[in-house]
Amino acid sequence: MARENLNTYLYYDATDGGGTMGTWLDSARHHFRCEHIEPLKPSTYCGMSIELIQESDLSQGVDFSSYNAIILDIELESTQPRISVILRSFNPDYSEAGNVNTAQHMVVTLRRQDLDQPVTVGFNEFSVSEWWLIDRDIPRSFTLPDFNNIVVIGIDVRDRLGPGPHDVKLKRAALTGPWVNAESWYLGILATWLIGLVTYLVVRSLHWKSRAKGNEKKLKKLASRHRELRGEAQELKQRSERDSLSGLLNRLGFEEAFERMDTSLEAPVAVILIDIDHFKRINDRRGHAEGDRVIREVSSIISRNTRAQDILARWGGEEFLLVCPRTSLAQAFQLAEKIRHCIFSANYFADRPLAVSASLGVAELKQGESFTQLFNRVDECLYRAKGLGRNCTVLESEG
Ligand SMILES: Nc1nc2c(ncn2[C@@H]2O[C@H](COP(=O)(O)OP(=O)(O)OP(=O)(O)O)[C@@H](O)[C@H]2O)c(=O)[nH]1
Repeated sequence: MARENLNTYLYYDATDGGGTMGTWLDSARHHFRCEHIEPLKPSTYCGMSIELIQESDLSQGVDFSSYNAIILDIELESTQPRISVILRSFNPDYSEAGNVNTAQHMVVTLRRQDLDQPVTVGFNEFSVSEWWLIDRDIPRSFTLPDFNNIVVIGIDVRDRLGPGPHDVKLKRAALTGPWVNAESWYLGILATWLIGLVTYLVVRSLHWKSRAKGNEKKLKKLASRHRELRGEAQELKQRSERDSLSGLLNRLGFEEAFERMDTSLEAPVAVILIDIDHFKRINDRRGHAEGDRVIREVSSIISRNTRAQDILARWGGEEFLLVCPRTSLAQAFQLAEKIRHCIFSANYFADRPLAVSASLGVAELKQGESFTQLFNRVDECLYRAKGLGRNCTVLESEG
């Protein structure tokens, strides 16, 4: 404690009827002597007190509570085996202002050999003096040492003083303690824990955010893949229902389209079966590729003569089937003839003309009739058209 001009005083029992006398050897250096000068009288106490009070107010001492020990460098020239170090704490709950004897009396006993070098005395080694508790009739709640407001530090050579002078010099007293006090330490731990928790939560929430983002991306990717696949499936379905050479419906596509049609609502439903005449010859004379081209040409001629609600399919190699809803036999016949005329009058081979004609059969769907029954009938008409010399149309009623 780097404190100058502290109030120091000696106490000894000669002032109280005892035989012990205390004298200063050098009060500025806290150096004093105790002697039992009247052996017939008892020797009960002799020591030095240093007041740590501020502005002469006994109730205002020094707070030792943020330290945990005091380092004492005491020079002892004495035959006494022990000395006592005393701390007194003022607390208005049990102390009277201005009366140092009412401050809590805490004591620790040090052996002579402990004092060969500076000694560190932990505050937990101090205990409250029994005599003080009894004298002051202190309640149990105040019997523990209290270091909040130390007003006096003292050294006592204790009672039953042996002969000869007993010299004591307090060379140094210093408080020592942890780098941080317990309260700050726990606050630090709590703050670290809270920072850790907040950091953890922030990191977790960022992690979940990025995961959610990743999931969102994956979901978008999946949705776009789903769209692609749906498109591909649609394309495949279309391809499976279409003839690759002519682009018209194939048999599968025709069957699905015909099934979708409500024939009773669409009645009368007429059917025209078209077959290119002597197509083998075209192939033979002009080659297969040219034959293909003729199939495409004929397909587009028939297409151009149909309505959106009609169903047109390439039924076989050079055979086409056309279903016309809400079309009477007479109308279908007219249409068939028109198609036949268009096929026949088209110019397929500019350089070396070759006549291309077609035979057609026309029939009407009867109530309750299956498609196969209808087809057999229209096929029969076509067969008859072929028999009649080709390049003509046969209407079913004609037979
Ligand atoms: N170039 C080409 N030829 C085909 C295709 N499909 C079928 N053919 C040919 O068409 C010909 C059909 O011959 P046929 O069934 O005897 O009939 P046709 O020669 O037209 O005689 P009729 O029907 O009796 O007038 C066969 O030679 C087939 O090889 C095709 O996609 N392209």
